[in-house]
Amino acid sequence: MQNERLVKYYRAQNILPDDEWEAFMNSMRELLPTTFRVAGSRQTARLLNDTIKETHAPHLAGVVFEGESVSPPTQIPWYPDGLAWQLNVAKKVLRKSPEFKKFHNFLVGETEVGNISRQEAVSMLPPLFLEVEPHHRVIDMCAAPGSKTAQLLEALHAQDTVTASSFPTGLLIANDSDHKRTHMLIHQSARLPSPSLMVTNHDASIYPAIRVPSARVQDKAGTEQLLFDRILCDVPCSGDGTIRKNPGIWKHWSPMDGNGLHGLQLRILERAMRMLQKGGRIVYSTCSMNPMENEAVIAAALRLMPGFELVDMAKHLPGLVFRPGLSSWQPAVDRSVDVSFAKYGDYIQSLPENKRAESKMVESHWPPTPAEAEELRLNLCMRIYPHLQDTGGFFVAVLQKKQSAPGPPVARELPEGKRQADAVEDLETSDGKKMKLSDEPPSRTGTGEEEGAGAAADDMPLDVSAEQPNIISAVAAPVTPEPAKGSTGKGKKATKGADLSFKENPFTFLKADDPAIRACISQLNLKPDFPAANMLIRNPTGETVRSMYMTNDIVRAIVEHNDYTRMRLVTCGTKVMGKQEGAAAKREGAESQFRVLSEGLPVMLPYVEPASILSADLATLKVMMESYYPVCSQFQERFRSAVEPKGQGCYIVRFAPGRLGTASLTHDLVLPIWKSTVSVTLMLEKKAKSALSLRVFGEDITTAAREAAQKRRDGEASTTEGA
Ligand SMILES: C[S@@+](CC[C@H](N)C(=O)[O-])C[C@H]1O[C@@H](n2cnc3c(N)ncnc32)[C@H](O)[C@@H]1O
Repeated sequence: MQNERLVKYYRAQNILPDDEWEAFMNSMRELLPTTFRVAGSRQTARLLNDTIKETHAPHLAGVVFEGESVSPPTQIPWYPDGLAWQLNVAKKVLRKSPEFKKFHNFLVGETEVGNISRQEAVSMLPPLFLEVEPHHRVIDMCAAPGSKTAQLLEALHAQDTVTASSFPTGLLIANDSDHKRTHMLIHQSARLPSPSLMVTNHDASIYPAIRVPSARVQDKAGTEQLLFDRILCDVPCSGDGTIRKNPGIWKHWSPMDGNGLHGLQLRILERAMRMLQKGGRIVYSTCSMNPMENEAVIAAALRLMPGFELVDMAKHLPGLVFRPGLSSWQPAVDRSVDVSFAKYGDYIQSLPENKRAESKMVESHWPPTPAEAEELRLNLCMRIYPHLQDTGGFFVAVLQKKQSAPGPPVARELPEGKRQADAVEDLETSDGKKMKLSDEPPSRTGTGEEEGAGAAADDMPLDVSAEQPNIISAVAAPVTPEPAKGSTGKGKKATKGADLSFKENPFTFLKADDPAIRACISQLNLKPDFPAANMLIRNPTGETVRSMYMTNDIVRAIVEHNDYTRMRLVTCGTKVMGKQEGAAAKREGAESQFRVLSEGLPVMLPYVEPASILSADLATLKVMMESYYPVCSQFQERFRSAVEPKGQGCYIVRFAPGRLGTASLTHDLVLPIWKSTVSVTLMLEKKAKSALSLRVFGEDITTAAREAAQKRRDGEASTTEGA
């Protein structure tokens, strides 16, 4: 854990006063504590958090392991509502101390079902600074694997109850340039199903303009560019702030990593600034301590885009310890960190003339003058160092677009061949302030994450504005709106501007009178205000074959007014209904039917007529947990008489809070069941069933757990026999 270049470089940047240096270096060499966040919508999270606070934490206080006392988990002081925790315990203790082992099993189970998110403490900051509200239009530009996306979704869903999801009017687009990693986003977001979510796969620095219907008609199609209220730029970075978690960085660290990423980071931030609404907010963050990736990017962006300012967030999270942003720094122009130049001009002059054009260093790597740094208020950026509160290193800056910023985009006469979206871009750019950005393609050095960016940029149907030679900007292709269906499926010709290399299935909105929708409405007894027109399916033919997704109005409008291939839309909305293809339906030999999915139920529940929801108690839940297909006669009279006369199909059951021996249910629980001729199946995935059982019954009483235990016993018996 030594690297002379790293020490020399950061010493030269004056990131800390001399008397803190030793503590800083020592802390970088220590293992990072485990931190986690209680996830999910507010009400649900608070319930689980109370269990940790009132049951687990007190139980772990005073534990002694191998003669030494072990600290219980503690709440991270600055995280709102005490929903984040820190645990400084060696792995050995987690494995061997009976008290901690039990807590560890609890954490693992709840993490698997998405109620707990293992996340670095500092990584929880950017979404908190974004202050997302349910009506906001939000984009997370570099989102995968999605821990911050999950926090943003939670904020959008702040009004959810324990059993029912709200229908936020806002929007969250989670984007990543790496196609494989966008699937991590889908997995992550399944934990908080949302009709407001879209996942796209673009190079964020050339994110295309999205069209939405407008009351202030902007073009012939009656649309205008969607501008966002909140944007998160958690950009790809060299990641030296994660050195405690990734000690390999000690060996390979080089100042050139940060230098190489500066251009891409600036382009991503600049693109975000162009997509922001007046009064809107951008959070820019990296897990790097290098000013090239941090203040240098912010300074260049502020110079480039008038009408933005840094926001003072110092008092936003009481208890958070940080240092102000740097106002000056010293770029290293090669790996050795031996040579430095006070000004970009001096550096360029030092190069042979034929090498100047190839230089990877650009003017924006160099610091502004002291007066300009003060004017830009770079000190409002926030730097977090490992020794300050036992975390990783981190950088975060909050930018706001002033109400007085140039724009808004207005309709005007356009020269032949020039599209309206170009005009929007032009209006928002101050030609006088344009500066030279890096001409190089997105860097492929550093974390390796930016490789995806290069690939995306290569195959993007781009429009590069002629007036902006160094600034790549993506603009809207004129897409014909499809008011009736909004689908690009069902054998339609590709829309102009379509990206034919994009291979995801199209999105087809179902007609409100589609037979499948009508069947769902009648089976679940959905209310008249059920937004049937917002249900979509995904397959090449546009047939209702497998799953149905629910979206909110803004997501629907976007899908209807934009070519999904050009948007590179990977998924949107949330899966709510699925065709019943399991054993239960097959055994009946009957025609297949749709059922509400357990993960989609919170979204559907507000539309279900309460009278059609079956009531049950803990004893009923126990029977459903202990057997895969309990027959109706196994239930107590009240539930049996309600369920027995029902025909085959999907039903919803509300389990009321109560106690049964040592088991207790503290709040309403609503779950889907499948009723066959004689039996009932609880439609809950195996792991979710086990986690629920642990929470309610204090042990895993599910059939799967019993079978696994039996298998283990059989295995042990045959080993003994063999011996
Ligand atoms: C620091 S990680 C983001 C972590 C994420 N925000 C989270 O909290 O889970 C950076 C991400 O940026 C993606 N990326 C790299 N270059 C990109 C680009 N040009 N456009 C969009 N995403 C990019 C990488 O694939 C990577 O997933």
